[in-house]
Amino acid sequence: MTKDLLVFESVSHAYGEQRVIDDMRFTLQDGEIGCLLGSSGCGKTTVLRCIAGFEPVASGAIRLGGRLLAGDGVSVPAHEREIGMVFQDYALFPHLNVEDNVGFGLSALPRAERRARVAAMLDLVGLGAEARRYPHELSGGQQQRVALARALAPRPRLLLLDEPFSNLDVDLRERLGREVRDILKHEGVSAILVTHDQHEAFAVADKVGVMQGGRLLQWATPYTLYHEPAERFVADFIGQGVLVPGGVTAPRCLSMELGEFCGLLPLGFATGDDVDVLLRPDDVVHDDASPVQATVVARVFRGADFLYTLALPSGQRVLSQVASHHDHALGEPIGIRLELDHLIAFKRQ
Ligand SMILES: Nc1ncnc2c1ncn2[C@@H]1O[C@H](COP(=O)(O)OP(=O)(O)OP(=O)(O)O)[C@@H](O)[C@H]1O
Repeated sequence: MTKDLLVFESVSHAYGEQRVIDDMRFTLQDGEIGCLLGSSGCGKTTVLRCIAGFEPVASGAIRLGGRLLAGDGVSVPAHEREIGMVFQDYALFPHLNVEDNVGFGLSALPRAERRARVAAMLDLVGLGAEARRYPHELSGGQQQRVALARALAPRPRLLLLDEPFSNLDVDLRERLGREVRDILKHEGVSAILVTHDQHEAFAVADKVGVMQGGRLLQWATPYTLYHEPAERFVADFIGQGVLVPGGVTAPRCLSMELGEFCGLLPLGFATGDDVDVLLRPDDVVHDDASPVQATVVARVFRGADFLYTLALPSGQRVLSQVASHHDHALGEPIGIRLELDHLIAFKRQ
C-alpha cells in the first residue's frame, strides 16, 4: 500500500517582493523518486531549499511522514529534518578522504558501527577500493558517488538532489542517473531531483513535476506527462511535437489539414471550437500509398531513424519519425498519414 511521505500543501515563497513559488501542491509517496523539471529561474531550487529548511515558507505547509516541517508558525531546523542533500558541485570536504567524507554525518554512532556503515555505503556506490583516496584524486562521476554515499549514510527519510549530474558529460550523466535510481530503489529511499533535462527526469523519476514561473503545472508519471499533458505549456515542453490548428466539426470529431478524425477527441469540446492539436513525430507516419504529400524541409539522421521536418501544402510544419532506410532528400515530397491512438487538443482562445 502506498503512503504519503512528502506533502506540499499550497506552498508559496517570495524573495522580498518577488514571488518565486506560487501555491504549489504535490505529494510524494514513500519510496518514490520525484523530479522537478523546468527551465532556469522557474523556482526549482527554491522548492528544494524550502523542503531542506534553508528558506521559510510564506504560506502553506510542508509535511514529511506526517510531521509538520514548515508552516502554521512552525519551522523545524534544517539539521532536524532527516533530509539528505546532494549538490551539483559535489560539495565534498577536500581535506578528508573518501571514507571520512562518507562518515562525516555519523559521529553519533559507535566506531565499529560507523565503519560498517561507511563500508556498506561505499560498496553500494561501487567505491570500496577508493576509500583512502582524496576528492581531487577522483573523477567527477566518482566524486558524485561519494556525495551520494555521504548523503545516504545517516539514513535520511528523504534525499534532495539539485542538478546532481549537470557537471558530467552526457554518457556519464545517463549512466549515473540510472545507477542513482537503482541505488535509491535498492535502499528504499525517497528522493526529489531537480533538473532542467527532460531525459534525465524521465530516466530517473517515478513522478515528474513541470514548473513554469513558480507554478507547478502538472505532477504525474513521465508516461502521463507525455501522453496526457494537462496544459499547452507542458505539451510543448515535454517531448517533441508541433501544435497544428483544427476545428471540432461534430461531437468528438476533429478536422485538420491531415484529415478528419472521429472518436478520439476527448470530451469537453463543443462543435465549432477552434483547437490546436498536438502531433508527435511518431504520430506522423511515412506511407508511399497515402494521398497526403508533404515536403522535406529539414532532416536529422539519428542512427535508428530520421527526424524529418515536413511542410504540408498550407506551409504548416510537422515532425515525422521515419525508419532510417527511408532516406529522402530536402525538397522531396513524401506520402504521410496520421496514426493516432488518442488526441491531445487545446482550445484556442
Ligand atoms: N537568494 C535569493 N534572493 C533573491 N532572489 C532569488 C534568490 N534565489 C533565487 N532567486 C530568484 O528566484 C527565482 C527562482 O530561482 P531558483 O534558483 O529557485 O530557480 P531554478 O529553477 O532553480 O533555476 P536554475 O535552474 O537556474 O538554478 C529566480 O528569479 C532567482 O533569480
